[in-house]
Amino acid sequence: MALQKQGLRRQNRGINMELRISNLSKTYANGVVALDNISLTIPAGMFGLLGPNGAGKSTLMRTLATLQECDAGSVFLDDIDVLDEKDAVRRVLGYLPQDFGLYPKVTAYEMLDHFALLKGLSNRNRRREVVDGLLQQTNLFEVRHQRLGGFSGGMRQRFGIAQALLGDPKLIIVDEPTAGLDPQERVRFHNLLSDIGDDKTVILSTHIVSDVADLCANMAIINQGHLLLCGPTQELIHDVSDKIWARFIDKRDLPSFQIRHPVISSRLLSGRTLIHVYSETDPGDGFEEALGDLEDVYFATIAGRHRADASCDA
Ligand SMILES: Nc1ncnc2c1ncn2[C@@H]1O[C@H](COP(=O)(O)OP(=O)(O)OP(=O)(O)O)[C@@H](O)[C@H]1O
Repeated sequence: MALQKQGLRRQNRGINMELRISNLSKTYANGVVALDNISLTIPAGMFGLLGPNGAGKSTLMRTLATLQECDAGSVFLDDIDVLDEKDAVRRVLGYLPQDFGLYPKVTAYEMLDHFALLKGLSNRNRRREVVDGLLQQTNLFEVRHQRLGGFSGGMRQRFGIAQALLGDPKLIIVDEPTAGLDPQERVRFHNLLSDIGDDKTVILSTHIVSDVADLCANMAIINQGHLLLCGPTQELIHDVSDKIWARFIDKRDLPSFQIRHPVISSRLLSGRTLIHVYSETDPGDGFEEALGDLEDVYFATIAGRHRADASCDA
């Protein structure tokens, strides 16, 4: 029976893995409730976890990556009990944390070669093949003999992905990977992630809405430890598409508009203040219907205006 179960597990690990999170909670010693009864199913492909700073994203990512204990709940990656079978999870996991240190005087090749050795790739030729392949995949092959200390932010992040991909993981967790990248590097990083996402489960934790809009077929929004919304990204956008109204205002009038209307966002566009309101019906007052996008979904949800009909634990 045990052998049968192991065999089944091996088979399962050859295919994409679904992550089922049930009633996960975590309160830190200082009383901050970072995760409050989170239940969520994450299918294969690219999944975006969106929330403002302090929402609980890193706490959730670290818990899924077996680096932190929670207080209650369960997490299953197919048939692996993530909270209990940490070694089994680590064998199929690639993790790019929010902050990671690199040895500045070591070259990219040397560092990745070292990580590969730690991952158990003891055969030198095989290791070279894997390391070269990952450096090529992340577009770092040309700079492989440069010291990591001289890498730009984007190169560092791509190097982080290369190390996360060692061992051909089935589940990849990337925590806030594009913060601080210039637009060109962000596009490059997006392309890299989307190539990876084809045959793996990739969880992208971020507060940058466009990261999720560009990359993720499925997503969730969390805030203050609560799961607020989840589902297929395009469906969530479609749900708000006829409820968003826009108009330019004089920025001094913003407080009065906020009193009269459910304003979900205000931003400068070519030096003018554009506000969006969330309303099932025409709010009048000079507003025009706008084509709702993921930013509207996000701001309406965080503002407590918009809620999902469906539950997140499919
Ligand atoms: N070790 C800790 N001890 C106490 N409180 C913590 C600890 N780690 C995080 N917190 C608090 O828990 C809440 C969630 O933090 P977390 O880092 O998970 O959020 P986040 O969404 O990843 O935000 P950020 O993008 O700013 O990292 C925050 O209020 C944070 O201050």
